[in-house]
Amino acid sequence: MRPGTGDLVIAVDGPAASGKGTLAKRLAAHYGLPCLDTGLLYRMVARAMLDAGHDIHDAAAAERIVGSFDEAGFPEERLRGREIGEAASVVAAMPAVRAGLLARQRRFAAQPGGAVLDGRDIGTVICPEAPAKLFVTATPEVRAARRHKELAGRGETAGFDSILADIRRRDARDSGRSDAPLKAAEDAVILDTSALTIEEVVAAAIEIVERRRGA
Ligand SMILES: Nc1ncnc2c1ncn2[C@@H]1O[C@H](COP(=O)(O)OP(=O)(O)OP(=O)(O)O)[C@@H](O)[C@H]1O
Ligand SMILES: Nc1ccn([C@@H]2O[C@H](COP(=O)(O)O)[C@@H](O)[C@H]2O)c(=O)n1
Repeated sequence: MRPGTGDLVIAVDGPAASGKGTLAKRLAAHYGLPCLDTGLLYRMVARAMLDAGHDIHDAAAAERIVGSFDEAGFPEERLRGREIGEAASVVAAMPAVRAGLLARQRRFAAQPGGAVLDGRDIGTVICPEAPAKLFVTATPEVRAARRHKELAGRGETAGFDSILADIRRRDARDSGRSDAPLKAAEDAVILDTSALTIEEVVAAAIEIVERRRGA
């Protein structure tokens, strides 16, 4: 299923805690489009693996789970913890898991009018024809500081250094896998948000989308 001509599909990719989810939601609100955080799908597979007592590296079990899991069974608060992010990046490196999640992401992107999707491979694999692609990034230290603040706000105690180590490990796994690695599409605009507020990022992104729409 491919989006129709004239539909506004916005692909927002980037590494962990870069702010891509925040930006995707703001762009969706601005343009009145539905928004999909595709990381949640990988987190659901990881959650289902752990709930069922499987070793997170068991690719055969992950393939069975991705073929049968029900998105409705996973409230977001069970998906947002640090360990689930790590476990999600392990299952996300399995080609059968990626293949099993592909069609639902493409269906979402093909809604009439368009959609905003954020993840790691939206511009490269899920929606290679999206008219607007953003690759949101920031230094590992800035991302760790943002995540540290976010976790503290939720009452999760985690030291800055261990969050930074998590982020570096996840970046390495996501960028180094052979299937759909984390990388900017050739036609993506790279938005380094290290020194930008959320409002500045949103304004810059809208400017980029408008330029691309007019192109
Ligand atoms: N430009 C910014 N300046 C300061 N804080 C920001 C900025 N952008 C996002 N944040 C904050 O950083 C944290 C991480 O942002 P967000 O969840 O959007 O990142 P993400 O890339 O979607 O993360 P992940 O992929 O790991 O889920 C949030 O608490 C968010 O409010
Ligand atoms: N399109 C995507 C989205 C996510 N992943 C993997 O899931 C992990 C968790 O994602 P978050 O965005 O919720 O942090 C992430 O580390 C990736 O391994 C992916 O591969 N492709």
